[in-house]
Amino acid sequence: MNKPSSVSADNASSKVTRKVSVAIIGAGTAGQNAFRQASKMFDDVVIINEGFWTTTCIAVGCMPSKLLIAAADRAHDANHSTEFGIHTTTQIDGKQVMQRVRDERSHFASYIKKQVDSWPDDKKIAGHAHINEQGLIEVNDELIEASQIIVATGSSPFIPEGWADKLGDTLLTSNTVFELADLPKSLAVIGAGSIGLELAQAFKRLGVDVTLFNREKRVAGLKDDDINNKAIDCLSSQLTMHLGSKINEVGHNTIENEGTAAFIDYEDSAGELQQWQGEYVLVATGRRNNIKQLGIEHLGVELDDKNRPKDLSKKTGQIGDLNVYIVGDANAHIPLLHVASDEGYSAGSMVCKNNEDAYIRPPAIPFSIVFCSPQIVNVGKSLPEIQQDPDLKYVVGSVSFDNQGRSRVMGVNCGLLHIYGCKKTDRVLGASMVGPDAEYIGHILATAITNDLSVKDLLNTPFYHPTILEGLRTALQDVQHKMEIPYQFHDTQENNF
Ligand SMILES: Cc1cc2nc3c(=O)[nH]c(=O)nc-3n(C[C@H](O)[C@H](O)[C@H](O)COP(=O)(O)OP(=O)(O)OC[C@H]3O[C@@H](n4cnc5c(N)ncnc54)[C@H](O)[C@@H]3O)c2cc1C
Ligand SMILES: NC(=O)c1ccc[n+]([C@@H]2O[C@H](COP(=O)([O-])OP(=O)(O)OC[C@H]3O[C@@H](n4cnc5c(N)ncnc54)[C@H](O)[C@@H]3O)[C@@H](O)[C@H]2O)c1
Repeated sequence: MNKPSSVSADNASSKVTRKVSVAIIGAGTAGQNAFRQASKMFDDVVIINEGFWTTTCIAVGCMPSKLLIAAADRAHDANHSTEFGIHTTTQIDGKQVMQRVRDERSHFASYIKKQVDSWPDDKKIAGHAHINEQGLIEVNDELIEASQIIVATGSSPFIPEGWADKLGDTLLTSNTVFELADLPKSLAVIGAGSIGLELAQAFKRLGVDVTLFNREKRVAGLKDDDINNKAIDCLSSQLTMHLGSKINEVGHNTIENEGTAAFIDYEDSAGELQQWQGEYVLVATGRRNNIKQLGIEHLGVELDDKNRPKDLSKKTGQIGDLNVYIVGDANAHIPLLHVASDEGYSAGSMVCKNNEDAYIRPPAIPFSIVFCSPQIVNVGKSLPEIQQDPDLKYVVGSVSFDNQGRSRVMGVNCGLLHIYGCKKTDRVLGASMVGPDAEYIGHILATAITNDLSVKDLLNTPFYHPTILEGLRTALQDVQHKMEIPYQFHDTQENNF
């Protein structure tokens, strides 16, 4: 196997403290999977990690956010039971809510810790890695020469320039918000992407006075205008949102006897100057891959203007024909947990000597879920992508969940699903949805696209009555009607509630 191209100038090699077959930088989900795979073949594998060894997902990502949402949903249900004739008085113990988030997080972290603890100490290095001009890895007082390098350094919250200083202790990010001892009284959330939406709604449901800002009139980056408008409609009944607003200034003031207050000066979507004041500002303006400062260019890797590696194999994370792999959030391709997991596994398999036999999972189709209520899901191709392809003749099958039987029974009847069907192939090209049970509907559509099932196949599958998933069937039938395909399915249950 050829070495990373720039490795091993003779004078540098003389100071090398270790020579290894594989070095993995970053021990999050991607890095840990890569380590497990590579260790099946090589004895001389090292994994280098800075900070916690429990993964972003467990420490500050997927899990604590979903734990907070779980508490928020309980509070919401309790506060909205009157329409069912159930009258309750809710008391939210903020300290207990935040403590449960951390306790459960520790529970998940303990599994990872057990695994990591079982790895030999000499294969784990705690420290910040940097790749020097010779392509050698500097970490603590070690200089490591690796035949193959897997970079799995993840991503970090992006904070617009100057905001950290201006907001001081009133600044929160997803890295710090779960450490709050108690629920704040008021909170501004900047950014209506997945992080901003999920956390803004959760804190609001837990009784915090929340205001959400986003520069576009869009939530969760939705690309289908009808779905975006519906999402705004469903969410705005529960959340104060300033979409299309421009933030001019952020800062904090110390008020005598009252402590510190944050402020945001902004121009609302009508161009009026406004000010928000409150306790904390949660900045959720995106994440950036941890790659720029790594010295990755010394391995012959080129980055584009968005710090994405050029020549990235989306299947294995390999960069061109270099012995360098960049996986998970670090490659800024699809910064989601299941993708980090698969990419780490694939790269770890590829570096093994028998990589011809390694099972490399095909890249997953695009699929994302935002766990706000109602949930937002995108699967497969987006509407603009389909519209830009002149060869694709498509129809949009639609169903509203505003009056859908089971959704109404459950009191969760706000939503819209669009399915983009291909006229030529009778296949689902993609879908976008806001609505109840979207996570399950999304999985069915992802299964259909991945396994090349036709709309007809899907409609030949039983849909139990009464379920929210019957809404999916209505949208599929709409696709079929619009395709004007001769086998048209006449459904006797069509108008059942
Ligand atoms: C609030 C939040 C909620 C999320 N919710 C979801 C969700 O519901 N579903 C979903 O699919 N995804 C979600 N994500 C995204 C998901 O968490 C990430 O895609 C995933 O954790 C990335 O894994 P990774 O292995 O690439 O990186 P990480 O797990 O971040 O691992 C990278 C590791 O590399 C280390 N490192 C970085 N630089 C160096 C260096 N120079 N030297 C040594 N070590 C270094 C880091 O300290 C870290 O330990 C969420 C993210 C956040 C922040
Ligand atoms: N459920 C999930 O799967 C889940 C949940 C959380 C995070 N994640 C992952 O984390 C990634 C990062 O999430 P995110 O929400 O931080 O980023 P994002 O890029 O999805 O959203 C950032 C939002 O902030 C807005 N914004 C940026 N700068 C702004 C400014 N100056 N003023 C006002 N608005 C501004 C953008 O317009 C955008 O809407 C996601 O892409 C996703 O991959 C996934």
